[in-house]
Amino acid sequence: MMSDGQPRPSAATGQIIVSGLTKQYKNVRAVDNLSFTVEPGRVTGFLGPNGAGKTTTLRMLLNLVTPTAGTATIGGHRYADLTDPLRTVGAVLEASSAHKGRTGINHLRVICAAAGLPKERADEALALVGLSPAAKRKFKGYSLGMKQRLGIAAAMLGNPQVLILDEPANGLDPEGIRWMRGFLKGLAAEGRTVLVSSHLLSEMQLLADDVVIIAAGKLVRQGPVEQVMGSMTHGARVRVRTPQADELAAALREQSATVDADPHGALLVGGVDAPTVGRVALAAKVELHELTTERPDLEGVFLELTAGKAEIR
Ligand SMILES: Nc1ncnc2c1ncn2[C@@H]1O[C@H](COP(=O)(O)OP(=O)(O)OP(=O)(O)O)[C@@H](O)[C@H]1O
Repeated sequence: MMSDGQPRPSAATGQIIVSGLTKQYKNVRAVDNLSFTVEPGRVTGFLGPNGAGKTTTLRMLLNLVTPTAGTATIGGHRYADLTDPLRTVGAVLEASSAHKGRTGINHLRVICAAAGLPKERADEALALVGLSPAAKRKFKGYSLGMKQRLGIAAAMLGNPQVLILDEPANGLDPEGIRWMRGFLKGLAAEGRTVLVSSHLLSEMQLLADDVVIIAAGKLVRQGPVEQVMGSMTHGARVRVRTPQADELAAALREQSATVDADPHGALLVGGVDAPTVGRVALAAKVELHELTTERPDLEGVFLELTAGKAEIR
């Protein structure tokens, strides 16, 4: 509790609060009065087209760039004021770089020594990311995926409550992406705060619980993935296959539904839900061969929400 009697999140809760955050470079307002929160125990996808201001925001959060205005706090504290930053926040901002001739394990041991962490943490962190078999191989022989894992191992050395990753899926093959997804979901399930930036919306749909969408430095939308998708103007459509397409289309249009034909002969019905389509079909004695609800994917949501704001700056 603070002296004014208001409860205040401790660093251990790991809630991230970005408030009125702004960064003005000479000619570019990279981040523009941005406010959002990131909750512990969830994976939050930080989404935006190229140049939207994601990296600048994350760098301000980690005290690597000084904001022009506004604040960013982790568990109620600015990064610069954290008493033990490595044990509070782990960050992976770009693919890990390390001394080429150094082995993976030695790279981590050097960081442990510099940070005052016990050297056993190097072995533990390497095991955590599945790199133990390559512990004694030199960094220059690591694949991009192995370098990404080593970067994550380095971020995990202090066993932090909060993990922040900038475009971690960049350059990974499908197996690497699958591994990353499972790993980050596992950290969130342990109650940690996981903030991941990406422009790969399809990936975020599989990974994120919440999304924060920005474009041109400004907040476009934030909320649970499902809710953001549900807020789409075009909503879900129902896909129907029937040998009596004309009859069903006529019956549905009487219910004010919109009906389009897809190239494969199915009907795409908007404005009514699947049970309604089923009831209308039954009443019209129309035989159904397929009845599926098609949800808009995040890619479509994203394009719609950021349209016109994603100009190259
Ligand atoms: N140091 C800098 N000086 C001037 N402009 C900058 C600087 N850093 C970033 N910018 C500009 O700020 C804007 C936001 O850049 P930022 O890298 O934060 O976006 P991003 O969302 O991370 O994009 P990307 O996905 O392409 O990395 C861009 O227009 C960029 O050119």
